[in-house]
Amino acid sequence: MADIIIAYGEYFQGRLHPASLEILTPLYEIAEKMKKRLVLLILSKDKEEIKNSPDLKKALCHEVWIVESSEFTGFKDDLYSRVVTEVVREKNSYGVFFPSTFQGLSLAPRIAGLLGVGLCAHVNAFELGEDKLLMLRPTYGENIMAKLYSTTLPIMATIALGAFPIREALQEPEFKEIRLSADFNWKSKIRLRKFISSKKEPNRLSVAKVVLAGGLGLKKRENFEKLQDLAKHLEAEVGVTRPLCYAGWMDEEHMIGVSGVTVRPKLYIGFGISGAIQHTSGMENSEFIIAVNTDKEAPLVKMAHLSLICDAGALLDALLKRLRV
Ligand SMILES: Cc1cc2nc3c(=O)[nH]c(=O)nc-3n(C[C@H](O)[C@H](O)[C@H](O)COP(=O)(O)OP(=O)(O)OC[C@H]3O[C@@H](n4cnc5c(N)ncnc54)[C@H](O)[C@@H]3O)c2cc1C
Repeated sequence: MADIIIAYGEYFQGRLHPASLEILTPLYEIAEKMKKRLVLLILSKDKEEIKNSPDLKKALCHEVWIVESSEFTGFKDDLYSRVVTEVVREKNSYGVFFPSTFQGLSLAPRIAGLLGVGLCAHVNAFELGEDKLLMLRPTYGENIMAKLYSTTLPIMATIALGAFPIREALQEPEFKEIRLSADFNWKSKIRLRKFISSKKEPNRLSVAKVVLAGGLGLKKRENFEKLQDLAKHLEAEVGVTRPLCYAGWMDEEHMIGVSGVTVRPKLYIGFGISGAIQHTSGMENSEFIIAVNTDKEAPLVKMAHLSLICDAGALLDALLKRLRV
């Protein structure tokens, strides 16, 4: 019987991507209800590093499985997908789930192809029916939530970034080393000649405690730069609405909403954001919401805990002036 649920843990350059822990939150509940074991699967060149990771000692899963190989330097998607497929087949898994990180999005379709099963993308909620696991995701122009179920096993899905909060386990998971069969083909077609680290800061928007978000009401790029400046002072992360991504002011990884990242910070401040449903669905669980808008009828103003009816650019000037004194 397929009694294992596998969550893929993205471990890259000595760091576990926090989204790997986010996806454990719903999966653990599902595993407990279905009396299955939730496993976090990690591919690493150093198993001791994994065993000693403080984040993993608190991971909300029953077991952490480590496949160790010196081949796991850089990211070789052909090899990684064959390794995960081998583990999934060998262990007769009920489900395999991936965070929507760069590795997860690359591996999930490859593995679904190798296994010949369906894949549900960008899931942001689950429901456990009588005999089915339902996966919810926005569809039809992000206007409705579709409930999907898989007709093939293992069930496979990628889970939206930030859709679930990280929860810590009460007890340490069991760490196990998984060895592949002796005839496993470790060859990759990818030759890593040189690794150049991205200069971009890692995207921590989904786990940020304070989020400053900018919308079209900022009017000028110069005002958006002031918002970025204020974020540095407050150690906050910056998010945006879709029009700002389209204007090229920020990359799409920082778009908050149904087509982007879900945030749930302690404090969210929206500067010049109307509060369209496609945006608010990605921030409505923020603990304290402040809206800065010239229109007191704007939906975000109505949903906010505190609203400042004023020009967003002028407020940014005033705040920065105060912080610099
Ligand atoms: C399929 C689909 C998916 C989408 N997905 C997303 C998504 O994931 N995320 C997302 O954000 N959007 C998404 N959108 C777009 C979304 O519908 C809205 O168009 C978008 O969120 C609006 O962005 P905005 O609030 O910046 O702009 P607007 O709606 O134009 O709002 C600008 C606001 O600024 C205020 N304002 C004007 N001047 C000032 C000033 N001087 N100072 C302060 N405030 C001022 C205005 O009163 C207004 O409320 C999606 C749309 C579709 C169709």
